[in-house]
Amino acid sequence: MKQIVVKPARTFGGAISIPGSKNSSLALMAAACLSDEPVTLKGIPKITDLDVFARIGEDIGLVIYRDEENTALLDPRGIRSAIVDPLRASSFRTAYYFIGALLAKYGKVSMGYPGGDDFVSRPIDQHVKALMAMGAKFVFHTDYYEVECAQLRGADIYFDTISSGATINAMLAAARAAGRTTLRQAARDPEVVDTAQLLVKMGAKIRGAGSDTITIEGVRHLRGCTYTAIPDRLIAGSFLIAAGATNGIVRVNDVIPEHLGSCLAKLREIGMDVEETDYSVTAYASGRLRPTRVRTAMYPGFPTDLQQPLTALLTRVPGTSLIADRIYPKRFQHVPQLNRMGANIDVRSGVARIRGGAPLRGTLVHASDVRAGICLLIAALTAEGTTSIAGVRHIERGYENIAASFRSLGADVTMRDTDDEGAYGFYANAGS
Ligand SMILES: CC(=O)N[C@H]1[C@@H](OP(=O)(O)OP(=O)(O)OC[C@H]2O[C@@H](n3ccc(=O)[nH]c3=O)[C@H](O)[C@@H]2O)O[C@H](CO)[C@@H](O)[C@@H]1O
Ligand SMILES: C=C(OP(=O)(O)O)C(=O)O
Repeated sequence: MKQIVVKPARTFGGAISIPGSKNSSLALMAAACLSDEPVTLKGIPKITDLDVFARIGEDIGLVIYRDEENTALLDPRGIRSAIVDPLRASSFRTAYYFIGALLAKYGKVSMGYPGGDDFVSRPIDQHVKALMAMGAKFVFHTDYYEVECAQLRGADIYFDTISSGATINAMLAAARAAGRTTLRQAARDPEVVDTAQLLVKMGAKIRGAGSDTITIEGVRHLRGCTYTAIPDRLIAGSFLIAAGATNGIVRVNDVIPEHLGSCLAKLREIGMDVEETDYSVTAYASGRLRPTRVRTAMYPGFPTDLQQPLTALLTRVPGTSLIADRIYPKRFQHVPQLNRMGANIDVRSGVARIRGGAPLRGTLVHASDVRAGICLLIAALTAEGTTSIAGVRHIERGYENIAASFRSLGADVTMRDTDDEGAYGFYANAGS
């Protein structure tokens, strides 16, 4: 069992280059399956979610070569089956992209239910609705479901709620469907735009990605190309938040500052100094920080994936801050763990009330999901004494070389292997 061991950061800061986005890479790899020729993707991070994707790919005949430079060559010409192992599918979130990517070509896909971070309720009804509108038939079994459609056809789809996953999945399915598909109340996330841009480079006809209405004219063939994933706005945001928590100065390089808009606005609002160039952002706190209110929303709103890291920063800010997560009202598993470290936070009806300023102390805590892990790591940098963070496998779903990247900014963070299952089990539940 791995643990991340964190000692207080006496000084924290420096410059760090941000890798390609996890959430984009997962969609881009799926999009590559739609091609009739090999596709080369650059900026694909070495994270466990992508390892699972690659294993599923191998199972179905997708050939993938990855190199040390984070380039992945995907050759979909050998795909011979669209039956995805249910266990593999349920060990991450986006196996459902294989439906959008394989249905047009293979007519039938068998798939396990999605995993990913567990915020209690993560429905896929909007994926089902969009694919059904295009002619797909679903049969749900206990551990897997089957989707069938001899010929997907374009449709006018009005999403009931804004979903980045459902928007991407529908776009994948529509790229080779017969006729025109219109997606209304579509997600505007950078990862949606990134996927559309790859598909367009492959020869798809897509207009409007980045707005709430996307139109796709289905085409019969898609070609190979070379494409680079956008930088990970969530990793970048986490490092900038860590700067605020530790009184450090951090510059994130190779980012698209526009993608971080709501995060940078919030950091400025609490009193941090934020400087932007075309490809970098520098953040630091030169004075006293102020408490704030945060309400998560779909892009361009404040991302749910950054509310947990921000909670760690707000425990350092004297006064009362409020965080409401409207996207995942139960995404607060990090709170009991922060309270174990001495924080004063209560959660009621999807709103965390953080009474900041109390000193934190290191202890053994458990990361229940990827961003909870980063939240605890940031908190640990500010705590007295040593913190051990269990649940590292969740963090590794989204962060490459997590300990080394924080070390490169001067933090004392190491990865330790322990087989102490008993202690792990006890502390995982304590305080919750
Ligand atoms: C791999 C990936 O890209 N993961 C991101 C993606 O997840 P994911 O794509 O799963 O999240 P969605 O954008 O679909 O979810 C947004 C909201 O829509 C709801 N919903 C979604 C689909 C559906 O069929 N029905 C429905 O009601 C969800 O419960 C949630 O409240 O966006 C989330 C919200 O920004 C992020 O936290 C995840 O990091
Ligand atoms: C929720 C996340 O990931 P996933 O959707 O893959 O579970 C995340 O990256 O914060």
